Amino acid sequence: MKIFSAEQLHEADKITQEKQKITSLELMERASSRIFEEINNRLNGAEIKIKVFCGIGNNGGDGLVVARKLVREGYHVDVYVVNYSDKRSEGFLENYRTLKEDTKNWPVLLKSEDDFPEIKSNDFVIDAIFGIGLNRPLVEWVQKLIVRINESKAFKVAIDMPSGMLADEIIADQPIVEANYTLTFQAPKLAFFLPETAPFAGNVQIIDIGIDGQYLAENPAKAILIGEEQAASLYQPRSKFTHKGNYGHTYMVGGSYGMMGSMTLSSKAALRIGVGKVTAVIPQCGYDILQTSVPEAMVEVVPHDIHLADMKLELKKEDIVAFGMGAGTNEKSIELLTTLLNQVKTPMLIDADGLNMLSKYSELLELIPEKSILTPHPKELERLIGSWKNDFEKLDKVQKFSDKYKVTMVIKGAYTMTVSSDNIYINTNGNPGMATAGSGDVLSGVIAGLLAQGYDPAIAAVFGVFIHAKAGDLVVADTVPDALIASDITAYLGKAIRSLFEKPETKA
Ligand SMILES: NC(=O)C1=CN([C@@H]2O[C@H](COP(=O)(O)OP(=O)(O)OC[C@H]3O[C@@H](n4cnc5c(N)ncnc54)[C@H](OP(=O)(O)O)[C@@H]3O)[C@@H](O)[C@H]2O)[C@@H](O)CC1
Ligand SMILES: [K+]
Repeated sequence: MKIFSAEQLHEADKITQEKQKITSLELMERASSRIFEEINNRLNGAEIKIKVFCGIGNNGGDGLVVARKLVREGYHVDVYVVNYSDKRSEGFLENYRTLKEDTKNWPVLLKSEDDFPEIKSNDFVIDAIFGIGLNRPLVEWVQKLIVRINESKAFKVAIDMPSGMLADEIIADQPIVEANYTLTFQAPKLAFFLPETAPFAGNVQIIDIGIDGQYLAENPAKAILIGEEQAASLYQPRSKFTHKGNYGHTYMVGGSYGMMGSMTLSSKAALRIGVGKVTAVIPQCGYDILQTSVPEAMVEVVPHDIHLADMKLELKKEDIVAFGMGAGTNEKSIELLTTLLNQVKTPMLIDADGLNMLSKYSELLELIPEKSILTPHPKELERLIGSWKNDFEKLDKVQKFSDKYKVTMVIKGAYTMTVSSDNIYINTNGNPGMATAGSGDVLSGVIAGLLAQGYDPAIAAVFGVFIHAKAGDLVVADTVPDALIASDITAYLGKAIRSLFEKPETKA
């Protein structure tokens, strides 16, 4: 599913009106009716006090339409107009008039802190103060209103966006409504998925309001949400008349004394995702460990007992190299990375200590084969690209880095993002149980295994991230997040792929 910018959504709004020959008011009525239906279905006639806070733009107009419909349905509704400016939109003015005429419900005008109503914890708040039009810092009293709404602990539903949040940037130190639910029009917004802003949106539900399909299909997205359907379309099934040579060979290079688990986990995950052959390239101390715990893998040892050291690998031109899992940053290991970067022409996967080596010796960055995949966690990312002011700046810096070095970046987090030049792919599955040692090693194995099977690198990253997270979700469905360990994820990789093609059970 595509994520559009606020600017694009404003444009889509206009094009829809032109093409469908409807007025802005009619589109607002259609959109807000859907919001009303959702809220009415949830409340189901409950004897609850509803407080609707409306701005004076079109988001406020939506709030007024919803309020009118709730009053007509017999709910107890108080409407407050947050009078932050004199520039009222037509949609606001018209619906303000209709609300008063049709329902005799007179909104209360809020102009300063003195006008704030008491908000009780058992009130139901609808936030229609600002939507995608917010573009600058809020005046102080409106900030205080948002703080008051949040402090009330009332249940809060935001229309389109929680007020105070911007779709495509962040205003520092500005309060944002902490919504329990956000009912958002047509397409999710980027801010719903970034760590700093995502918690304010609560549960996000997308409301289809019939925005022009051609616009949505043809315009480039700011980012793309990866769901089951897309993931299923990326999967490359095996055909019958093939042998292990058709599924690639991946060299997993890493490990050091005390860190050999990283290599067993990543090697096993590569095999489990279907690669034809795995060779683990490790220090000598890991020989028995690897041969015993992953008998399906071949092992080559480097000329050192406890850490990596320089050597020449006999690689075929299509072989894939994944480097860094549990490697440590010993100087000798860096020599091996340098040799490999000079030797390998296929896209590599570089993880963990491999990334730390690249940060320490930035001249190595120029040697990374095109289309390689880098999989940093937040600290490794910071070492690579420097610090960032906020999440939007982080994404921007990652895109520039990806462009400059022609690499795909997998930014790990609650919503892992894969950035490949102009494209951002957002993964929303997975669970907090996966924040556990070795989970990243499994991901490296999965992505390297897919790369070796011929997946395009960006797709190997996007599909790998999805399947890894899906496997984690299936593990947790059988247990609790706390109990998940990394090897469970590997064990569930097959089920995760199968789940993409299982039809939901239909009731007889
Ligand atoms: N997309 C769609 O298809 C549909 C969208 N719809 C709805 O329209 C909403 C967008 O409406 P909107 O453009 O009127 O903006 P909104 O958020 O109400 O803000 C109002 C105005 O406030 C201003 N302003 C900005 N910052 C400010 C500040 N700090 N302090 C003071 N003023 C500030 C700024 O105007 P400016 O002063 O910059 O000219 C802005 O225009 C959208 O979220 C959805 O709910 C649906 O009805 C139908 C289909
Ligand atoms: K809002």
